[in-house]
Amino acid sequence: MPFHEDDLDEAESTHFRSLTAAEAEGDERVVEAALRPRSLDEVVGQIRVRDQLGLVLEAARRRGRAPDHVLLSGPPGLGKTTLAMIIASEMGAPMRLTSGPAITHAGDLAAILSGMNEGDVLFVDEIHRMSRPAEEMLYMAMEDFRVDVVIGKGPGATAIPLDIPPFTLVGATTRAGLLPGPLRDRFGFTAHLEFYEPAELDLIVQRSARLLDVDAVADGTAEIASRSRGTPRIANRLLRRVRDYAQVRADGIVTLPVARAALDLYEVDQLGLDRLDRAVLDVLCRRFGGGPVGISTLAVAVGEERETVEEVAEPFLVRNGFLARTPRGRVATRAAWAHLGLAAPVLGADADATLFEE
Ligand SMILES: Nc1ncnc2c1ncn2[C@@H]1O[C@H](COP(=O)(O)OP(=O)(O)OP(=O)(O)O)[C@@H](O)[C@H]1O
Ligand SMILES: [Mg+2]
Repeated sequence: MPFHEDDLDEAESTHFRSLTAAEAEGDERVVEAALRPRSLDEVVGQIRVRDQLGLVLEAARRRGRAPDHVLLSGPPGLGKTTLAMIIASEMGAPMRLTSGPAITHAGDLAAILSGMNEGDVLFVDEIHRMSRPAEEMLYMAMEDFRVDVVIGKGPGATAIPLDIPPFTLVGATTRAGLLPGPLRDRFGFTAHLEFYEPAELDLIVQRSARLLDVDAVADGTAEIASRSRGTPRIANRLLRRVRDYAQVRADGIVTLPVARAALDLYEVDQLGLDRLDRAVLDVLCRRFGGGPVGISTLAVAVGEERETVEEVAEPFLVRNGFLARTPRGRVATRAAWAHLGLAAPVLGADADATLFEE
């Protein structure tokens, strides 16, 4: 199924559905869609990206043309899908939604592209997971707004060129490093989303609390923000879990003690490390003496997919100085040992230097 238009329709229409109803049904996706900022002005943080993107869109609007293709990269939950939807809505353009894994054949992509109208936004999520032939078709579509549709098989096959109206491709990836150079080069603007600062996450939690009608005091939202591992999606999720706790075990108000008690219960530690983050560090330190260890070995040891460890846990641990990538593998930093309450191994000055260097 090359199109996920259903998803889009649902995401759009649910915005107008009652949040409480969605909440009652426990539908996370619906709640997430409802909490999404709808315009660049509503986006919290990512100031540079917002500025740059705002300029790209404004310039395109003034020229009356579709904006350049945009690549959004960064760890999960930082706002890639949100920004893609905002690009379409700021341009007043319809958005088509698909994803790399959904495009298994070049024909799938040709079908999508041939149905596009001028100025449409095509959002390809997980663009790094597209098949090679589709990728090559996309190169031509991005650059020349043209694809070659191959009809028939074998020696009788003919390629029929097909013009596509100028459109804007918005690609999202958690792994910009996996994108082939020719694809990366065809994006006119690349935004790399960074983890959010606690103060920014606090604003996001406050905004979501308002939308969800949750009574929260300042140090309560700040506590949730500081434990959200730099990620808006996690901040919103933790807010809902703390809200549950406040309603069941307290008087419904999200205060500092309530937030602390709830987050302890859900095993989110003071620095926001969740169970997987801690498992990675734990295995690295206790089983492998701090490393270096290859990422695959590490993934097997914690019982997770390699991709999950690499795309979800690692960026956060590296960014926060718990994990370092070296040519020989991942190593635990002093901060990791300290966070686990373990004594870092005494290996002598030389070994220590290599073990702890970036
Ligand atoms: N800058 C922001 N300001 C406010 N809320 C945000 C922001 N970025 C993301 N969010 C919230 O976080 C949620 C997750 O964001 P989004 O779905 O855009 O992440 P993503 O980068 O596409 O993640 P994935 O890689 O898993 O697809 C959204 O529902 C939205 O409510
Ligand atoms: Mg997304």
